[in-house]
Amino acid sequence: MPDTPTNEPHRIRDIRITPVAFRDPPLLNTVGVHEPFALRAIVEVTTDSGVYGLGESYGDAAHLDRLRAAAARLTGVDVWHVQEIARRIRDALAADAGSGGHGMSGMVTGTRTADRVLSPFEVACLDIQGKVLGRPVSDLLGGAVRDRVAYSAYLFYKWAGHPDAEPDSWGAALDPDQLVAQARRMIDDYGFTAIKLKGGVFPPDEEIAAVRALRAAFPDHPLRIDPNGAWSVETSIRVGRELAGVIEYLEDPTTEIDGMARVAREVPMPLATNMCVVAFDQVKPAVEQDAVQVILSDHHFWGGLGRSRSLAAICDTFGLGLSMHSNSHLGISLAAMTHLAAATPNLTYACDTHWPWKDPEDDVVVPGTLVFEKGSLAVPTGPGLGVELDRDALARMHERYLACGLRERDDTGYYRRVHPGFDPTPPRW
Ligand SMILES: O=C([O-])C(=O)C[C@H](O)[C@@H](O)C(=O)[O-]
Ligand SMILES: [Mg+2]
Repeated sequence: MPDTPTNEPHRIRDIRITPVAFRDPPLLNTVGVHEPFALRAIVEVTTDSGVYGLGESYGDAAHLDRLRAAAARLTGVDVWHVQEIARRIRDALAADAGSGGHGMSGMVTGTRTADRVLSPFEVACLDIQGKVLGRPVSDLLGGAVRDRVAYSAYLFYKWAGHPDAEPDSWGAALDPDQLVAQARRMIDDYGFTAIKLKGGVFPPDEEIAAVRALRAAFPDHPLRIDPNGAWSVETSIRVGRELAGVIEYLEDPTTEIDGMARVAREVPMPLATNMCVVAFDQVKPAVEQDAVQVILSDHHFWGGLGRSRSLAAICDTFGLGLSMHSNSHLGISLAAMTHLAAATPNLTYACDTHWPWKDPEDDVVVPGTLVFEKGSLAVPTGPGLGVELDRDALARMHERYLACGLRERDDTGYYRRVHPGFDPTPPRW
């Protein structure tokens, strides 16, 4: 507990932003393949009362520049004044055209720059607020309505290993049998009770066969497929009809609200998105056209945990389902996702996580708090996010960032080294 009384301001004294890199397997998606390292930015906010709070965000160079520009404006602000933090960030970015640094390798570009930048600072301030009050972040968000948060087994087609490297322990997943084996290992190791397949990699009939193989192998696991907008409207309708009764939702089969609306009218299952509705001003046109029935929230681009709760309220109001999106991430993000999901009653789908794809020893938080059992995580009960920064690991992973040479996520450029001339422009089928 800090010396400063809880009812006094706890003002930001210092912000440290550290880019880190961690090993990532060659996971395939519709724009290419993951490079050997994933990049993240670790944000550490310290107050004049000596309390520190943590946030985590994308590690692309353009985003890092924006985080630093924002951080320079935040000294002296009370950590309870997130609106003032948001205002200063908007000011800091006023002249920024917003290009680059989306952290999504071009798959999602419509997110709002100011919201992406605000997110890790807001999470760090909530971490501090929780530490000052001695309460978990879920309590600051209205209180946990569940004590465990379910995540899904996030399957990827993948190469056996990175080019010129030994195969990794997961091996190749390029056909239905290999995907089923991948699912079996992930479910054996983590206990997941729902499955998501990253599609948009092979022609749709091959991916339909993979979904059917997964359904046969795991008859009780809700299934989803997400081709990240790789299909035309016509292909999406065909695939949607073929997978009637097999999947719980179809995620971003095609791009844009108009395209999704045309698909939604013709397929039996809900359509979900983390591509065509990624900011508040996109909700109204999507609702008017009934283009999507499930929105995947993601506090990294919706502006933090508070604004993600606003999104949840909007979904509730308009009868939309709510799920949760992920990118390659570390433990600070996982803790924040878990508090948010715990405190969001209508988040009823198992959340996405890339967690199983990173090496267990690669993290910046002290191990022990985030341990999967039966596919779910216990909501941390310690003050704030409930995770502690491992400073040795942070230093090690920063060294790796410096050494790895990557400065932005470029799945397409990496894939083209093996397949020159690859064109990811949708629709691919
Ligand atoms: O649900 C999604 O769209 C994602 O998870 C996007 C990610 O960037 C995913 O495609 C990946 O990691 O390759
Ligand atoms: Mg998606």
